[in-house]
Amino acid sequence: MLPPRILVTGANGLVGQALARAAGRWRGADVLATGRRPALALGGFAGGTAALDVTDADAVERALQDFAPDVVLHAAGLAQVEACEADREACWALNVEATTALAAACHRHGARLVLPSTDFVFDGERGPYAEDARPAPLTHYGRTKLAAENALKASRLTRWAVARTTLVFGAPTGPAPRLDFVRWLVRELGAGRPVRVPSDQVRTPTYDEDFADGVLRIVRFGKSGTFHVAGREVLTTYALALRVAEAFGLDAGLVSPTTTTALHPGAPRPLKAGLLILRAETELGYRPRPLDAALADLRGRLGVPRPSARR
Ligand SMILES: NC(=O)C1=CN([C@@H]2O[C@H](COP(=O)(O)OP(=O)(O)OC[C@H]3O[C@@H](n4cnc5c(N)ncnc54)[C@H](OP(=O)(O)O)[C@@H]3O)[C@@H](O)[C@H]2O)C=CC1
Ligand SMILES: Cc1cn([C@H]2C[C@H](O)[C@@H](COP(=O)(O)OP(=O)(O)O[C@H]3O[C@@H](C)C(=O)[C@@H](O)[C@H]3O)O2)c(=O)[nH]c1=O
Repeated sequence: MLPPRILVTGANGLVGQALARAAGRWRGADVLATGRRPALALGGFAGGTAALDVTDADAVERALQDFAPDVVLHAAGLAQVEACEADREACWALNVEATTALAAACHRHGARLVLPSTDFVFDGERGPYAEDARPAPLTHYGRTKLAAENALKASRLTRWAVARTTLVFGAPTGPAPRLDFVRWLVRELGAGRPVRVPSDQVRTPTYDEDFADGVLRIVRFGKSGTFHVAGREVLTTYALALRVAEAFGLDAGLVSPTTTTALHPGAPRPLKAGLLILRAETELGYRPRPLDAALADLRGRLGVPRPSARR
C-alpha cells in the first residue's frame, strides 16, 4: 500500500510510544502522535505531535477532519487494573465510550482503526489463548477492553482490527505513566531491594517493538479482525523475573515467589493467560524475537552494559 497518514492516540504511553516510533520509521508515512499530556517526549521520532484528549468528541472530530488519517492507532486508555476498579466510570468513559465514539468518527472520515487489547479479556482457566477462544473477563479493566472490542465489531466500520497483547515491556522515554514489569524489576533489583513476584501467572511477555511491528503489519497487509500480537514464549511472571535478572546481571536471589492473590487482593488476574500468535505468524509474517534477544535489545536501549562487560 501507499505510505499512509497515521494518527496515534495515547502516544505518551508505553504502547503508544512504540506505535508512534514504528509508524515514524515507515518511509513516506505521515505520522501525527497525539497525547493527552501535550509534552510528547518521543526520542528519535520525526513526525508531528499534538495534544488530543480522546474523551473530547469535538477535539477528536477536528483532529480527524484536519489531519485526515488513513489509519488511527488507538493506544489511549486506562491500563492500570486497580485504577479501573477504583474508578469504574472513568475507566468505562475512556476505554469504552471514547473508543466507540472514535470508531464512529473513523467511519465518517474513512479511516481504518486499530485497537490494542489484552489477554485480560479471558478468565485464565485455559490459556494461552487463540483468537477464537471465548472471552470471560475477571476484572472491570478486562470488561471495558472486551466492550471496546465489541464496539468496533458493532460499529459501521469495515476496516478495523483488534490487536490483543500482554505484559508489554520496553523503554518509553519521558514521564511514562507507569513502569512496566521489566523496568520495575530492573529498578528494584538494581537498588538491591527484594521483590515478590507471582509464580502462578502465566503470560507471553511482549517486547514493545515487536508489538508495534505486528500492528504495522496489520496495517500494511490491510487486515481486519482480531489478531494476537505477543511474545512467543509462555512462562510465569516469576520465571520471567529470573530471566530478567540474568539478562541484566542482577541478583536473582532477591526474587522470591508469591501468589497473585497475595499481591493483588483487590483485583484478580487471569492465571493461565497469555496469547497464541499463530494467526499473526501465518497471516502477517509476524516474528517476535526470542525473549532473551528482546531483553538484550532492551538493555541496549536503557544503556545498561552487558553483564559480562561489567565483570
Ligand atoms: N501495557 C500492557 O501490558 C498492555 C496494554 N494494553 C493496552 O494498550 C493500551 C495502552 O496501554 P499502555 O501504553 O500500557 O498504558 P499507559 O498507561 O502507558 O499509556 C496510556 C496512555 O493513555 C493516555 N490517555 C489517558 N487518558 C487519555 C485521554 N483522555 N486522551 C488521550 N490520551 C489519554 C495517557 O496519557 P497521559 O500520559 O498524557 O496521561 C497515557 O499516555 C491500553 O488500551 C491497554 O489496554 C493491552 C495489553 C497489554
Ligand atoms: C508492582 C508489582 C508488580 N509485580 C508483577 C505482577 C504482574 O504480573 C506484573 C505487572 O504488574 P502490573 O500490575 O503492571 O500489570 P498487570 O496488570 O498484572 O498486567 C497487565 O497489564 C495490563 C495493561 C494488561 O492488559 C495485561 O495484559 C498485563 O500486561 O508485575 C510484582 O510481582 N510485584 C510488584 O510489586
